[in-house]
Amino acid sequence: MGISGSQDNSGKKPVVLIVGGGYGGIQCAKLLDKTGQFFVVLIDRKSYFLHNIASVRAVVEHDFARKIITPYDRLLTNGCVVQAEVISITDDSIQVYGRNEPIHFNYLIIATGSSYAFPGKIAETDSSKAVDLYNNLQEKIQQAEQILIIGGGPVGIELAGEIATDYPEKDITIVHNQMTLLQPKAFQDKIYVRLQEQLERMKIKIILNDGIELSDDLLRHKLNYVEGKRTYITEKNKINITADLTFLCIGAHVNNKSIKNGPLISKLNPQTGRLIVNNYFQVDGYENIFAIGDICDKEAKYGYVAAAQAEYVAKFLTLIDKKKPYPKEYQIHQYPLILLTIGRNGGIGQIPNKSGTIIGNFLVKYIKARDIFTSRYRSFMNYKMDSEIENKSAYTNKIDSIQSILSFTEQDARNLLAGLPAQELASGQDFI
Ligand SMILES: Cc1cc2nc3c(=O)[nH]c(=O)nc-3n(C[C@H](O)[C@H](O)[C@H](O)COP(=O)(O)OP(=O)(O)OC[C@H]3O[C@@H](n4cnc5c(N)ncnc54)[C@H](O)[C@@H]3O)c2cc1C
Repeated sequence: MGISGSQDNSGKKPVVLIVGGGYGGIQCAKLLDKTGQFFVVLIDRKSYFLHNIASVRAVVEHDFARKIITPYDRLLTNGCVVQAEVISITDDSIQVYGRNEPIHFNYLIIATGSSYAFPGKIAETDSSKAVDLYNNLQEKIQQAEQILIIGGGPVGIELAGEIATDYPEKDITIVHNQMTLLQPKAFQDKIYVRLQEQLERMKIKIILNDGIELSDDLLRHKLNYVEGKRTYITEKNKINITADLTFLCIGAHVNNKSIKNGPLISKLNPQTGRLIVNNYFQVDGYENIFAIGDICDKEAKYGYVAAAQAEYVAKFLTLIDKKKPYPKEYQIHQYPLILLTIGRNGGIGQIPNKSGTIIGNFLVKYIKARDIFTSRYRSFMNYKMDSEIENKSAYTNKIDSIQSILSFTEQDARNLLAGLPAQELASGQDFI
């Protein structure tokens, strides 16, 4: 069990335990730590924060993994970060692997998130081994001629886009069991058409409304990629696909094992496996136990949503701990947002305004595709980028809110588009 930061709570401040140092956990921990009102303990099984949103870049750019894997040790000033696997959670304490005594809390924030097949997320807990795994995969991609991506959601699309941008000669196929890429009807109709056109211009083959049978053999790799030449036959149209490398981009698995080992099991939604929370993110029936991000049964599952919920809970806790009245309930994001990178040069997106403005390569590159927010996350974790790619303006900006990194409001769009007529934005004009 590794510990970084202060272990001194002699001032007997209320202890806030945060389980899970993903997008929600680090945001909540940093904000609460800064108040000085609590003793914050962030627990994660990994020794580092994985900026997994940029993991797709780490499979094509050598050592990019070093930039998305950042130790937790500089995150907190007053509290501490503990590297340990939480194995069970009770009403007033948690139990970690390798330690007999429970760790007690006054407040608990469960932010255990979700797992995803490598390279989207990674199970490795040691940072240098994790970097090696990304670099090894990069070599395998270099050697592969034919690549199959099962699943045409955001992760499958972004992965295909990165590989096709850096290796235009590779034969890449996406198989997706829906009528359109992504989730049909979640966004404006035109995004699906433009997205598909953009990918096909890069010679990525797209097979829709068909699937690859997820055999036991494939599911053995459900948290990894599949190596070695294989031939697949699609389920409906019996299309033959040969691939040297196969990626499973078929969705996330909720990290709820530690919750199942205790009384909170009854608070899991049986359909989704996620914790049921009220509009303050309090777990059903509890005042001092919260759940945010991918583990909670509220809102869409995105990093920027986890961060918004974390920010809300941090504010909420500072108030209720001082016995102040409950604040206004959390407002769910009203309009959908998607920013899909298709390699380092651009992509497509829909910004969260009423008209669902579609944006294209220029803006997506400017906002996200250049480094997929990586320098800003390094800065958030109080680390610099490697010297050769140092971008002073990016990390000298003090960023205390992941919301400000990830969320993209209509006002941001207006600022960004200053110079373009604002009335066109409001009237639904797209910027492709
Ligand atoms: C490839 C990819 C690209 C994505 N792109 C975007 C994007 O562009 N924009 C966006 O907003 N979202 C994106 N997402 C979704 C986003 O990554 C998730 O919504 C986000 O990770 C959820 O954050 P979280 O804080 O809830 O949990 P997570 O980020 O999943 O973090 C959970 C943490 O809890 C730890 N943990 C879990 N269980 C335990 C335990 N028992 N003991 C100790 N520690 C534990 C884990 O190690 C992990 O660090 C993407 C996802 C993937 C896979």
